[in-house]
Amino acid sequence: MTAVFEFSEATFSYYAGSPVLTNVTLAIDAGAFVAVVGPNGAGKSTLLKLCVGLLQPQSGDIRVLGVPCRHFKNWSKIGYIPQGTFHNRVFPATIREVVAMGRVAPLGLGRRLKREDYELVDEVITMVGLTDFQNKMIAELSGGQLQRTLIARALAAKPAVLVLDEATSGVDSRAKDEIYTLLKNMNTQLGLSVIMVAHDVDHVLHYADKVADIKYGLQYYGNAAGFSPTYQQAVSGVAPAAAQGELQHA
Ligand SMILES: Nc1ncnc2c1ncn2[C@@H]1O[C@H](COP(=O)(O)OP(=O)(O)OP(=O)(O)O)[C@@H](O)[C@H]1O
Repeated sequence: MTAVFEFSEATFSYYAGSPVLTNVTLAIDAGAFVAVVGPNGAGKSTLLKLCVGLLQPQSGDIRVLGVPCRHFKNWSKIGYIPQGTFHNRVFPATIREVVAMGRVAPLGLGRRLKREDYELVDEVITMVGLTDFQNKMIAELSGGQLQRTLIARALAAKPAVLVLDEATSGVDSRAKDEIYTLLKNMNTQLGLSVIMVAHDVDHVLHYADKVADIKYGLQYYGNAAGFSPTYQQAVSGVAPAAAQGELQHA
C-alpha cells in the first residue's frame, strides 16, 4: 500500500543549526485518521507544512502519495486547512462562495465553474450539514460553522487526503464533536485519509486511530489506543499495561 506521506530521516530548520524537527521517519498509510499532538512550539504545524510541500527538509526525504515531494504535481489530491484560515472573517463572502473557491484550484484560475461543479459544491455543503446556512456571510458564522465551511471547501477539490491544523481550536465542545464525527465519517465512509493537529488530546483520541506525538522530532507513532494512559483508561477502564503502540522513535 502506498503511504500518503512518507518521511525518511527528514530534518528541518528555519535557522541554520537550530532544527525544529530532527530525523523524522514516518509512514502514514492511506485511510488513516492521524492526530498530530505535542506541546506548543514542538513542530506540529511545521510537520504539516512539510507534508503539503510548503517547506522542504534540509536533509532526508519526503514522499507524497509515493512521489518525491519536490516532483509531486497532483496537489489537488491534498486538501490543506492551515491554522487560523479566515480568522478575522472580514472577507465578504457567503458559505457557498467560499466552498465554490475549492473548485477553482483544480480547474485553474480564470476557468468558469460549470453546472457539475456547482452540483459538487451543493453536495459537499450538504455533507458538512450547512445547506440551510449556505447564503450566510462567513462573518456571521460560529467557529464550528466556519470550520465546516473550510472542510467543505477542501472537499470540493475531491482530495484523497485532508490535512488540518487546529481545526477545532476556539470551538465549543459540542461543535468539536460534530467536526470530529464529520471527519471520522469521511474517513470511514469515503476512505479519506485525515491528518490533523489537535490540542485536545483526550477528545481527539476518541476518533483518531493513529497518533503522531511531536516534540522537535517524532516521539511516538502508533495506535491511538496505545498512546495515552488517560485515553486508555477512559475508553476501557483499565490501565494501559497491554498498550500496543508501534513505537518508531523514542
Ligand atoms: N516561519 C517561521 N520562522 C521561524 N521560526 C518559526 C517559523 N514558524 C515556526 N517557527 C518556530 O518553529 C517552532 C515550531 O513551530 P510550529 O508552529 O511548527 O509548532 P507547533 O507545535 O505547531 O506549535 P503550536 O502548538 O503552538 O501551534 C517554534 O519555535 C516556532 O516559533
